[in-house]
Amino acid sequence: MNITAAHSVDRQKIEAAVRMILEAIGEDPTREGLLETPARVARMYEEIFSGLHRDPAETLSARFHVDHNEVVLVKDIPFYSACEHHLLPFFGAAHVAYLPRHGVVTGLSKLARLVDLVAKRPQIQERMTNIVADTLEQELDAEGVMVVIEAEHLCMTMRGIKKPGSKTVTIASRGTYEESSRQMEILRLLNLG
Ligand SMILES: Nc1nc2c(ncn2[C@@H]2O[C@H](COP(=O)(O)OP(=O)(O)OP(=O)(O)O)[C@@H](O)[C@H]2O)c(=O)[nH]1
Ligand SMILES: [Zn+2]
Repeated sequence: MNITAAHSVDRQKIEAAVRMILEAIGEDPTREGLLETPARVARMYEEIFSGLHRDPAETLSARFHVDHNEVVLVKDIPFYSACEHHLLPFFGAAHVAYLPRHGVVTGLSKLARLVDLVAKRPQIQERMTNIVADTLEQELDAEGVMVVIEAEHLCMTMRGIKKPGSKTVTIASRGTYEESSRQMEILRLLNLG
């Protein structure tokens, strides 16, 4: 993907499109309650898709050296994203684990920043899980990485098949966590094993 600062949301285009959608569903975009809606939606899209043209690696700015070569796991990181098929939210929790190489670790908050940035894109859950794992593996040169994401998809709950409460779990493992015995350690820590 071409990552440049020049990419920003075209608010005018979103506003025009929202007006068209309102008309298409039989609404009157000139009625008082809807007058500001296109501009609000444009500002909202700018916020919820703000991760689209940013490099996830930028979130892992902090690097420390510690005498620690055991797993680091930050679990229950809440996130909100949008499914690329329906543009409806999917949301839940991400659990991010890595095994440092030569004691190279990053700041704990940076793992949550990474999840946040990647979440703010239209996408599918599998890709989000993979991008978080690949970024950590590459940037920290970690021995192993395992990312588990649990989410509810509104496109499966409020419409379509309508299965409220159903959860989708995706896993991406790299390096040592490709071994099932190592994966089990993490799944046990998450009470999923
Ligand atoms: N693999 C995957 N599928 C997703 C994700 N988010 C939504 N989907 C699915 O994308 C599929 C799109 O299917 P389509 O048949 O093209 O669209 P649709 O007619 O709206 O499908 P239904 O949701 O079954 O009504 C659906 O099965 C969704 O459940 C995701 O993160 N990962
Ligand atoms: Zn969807």
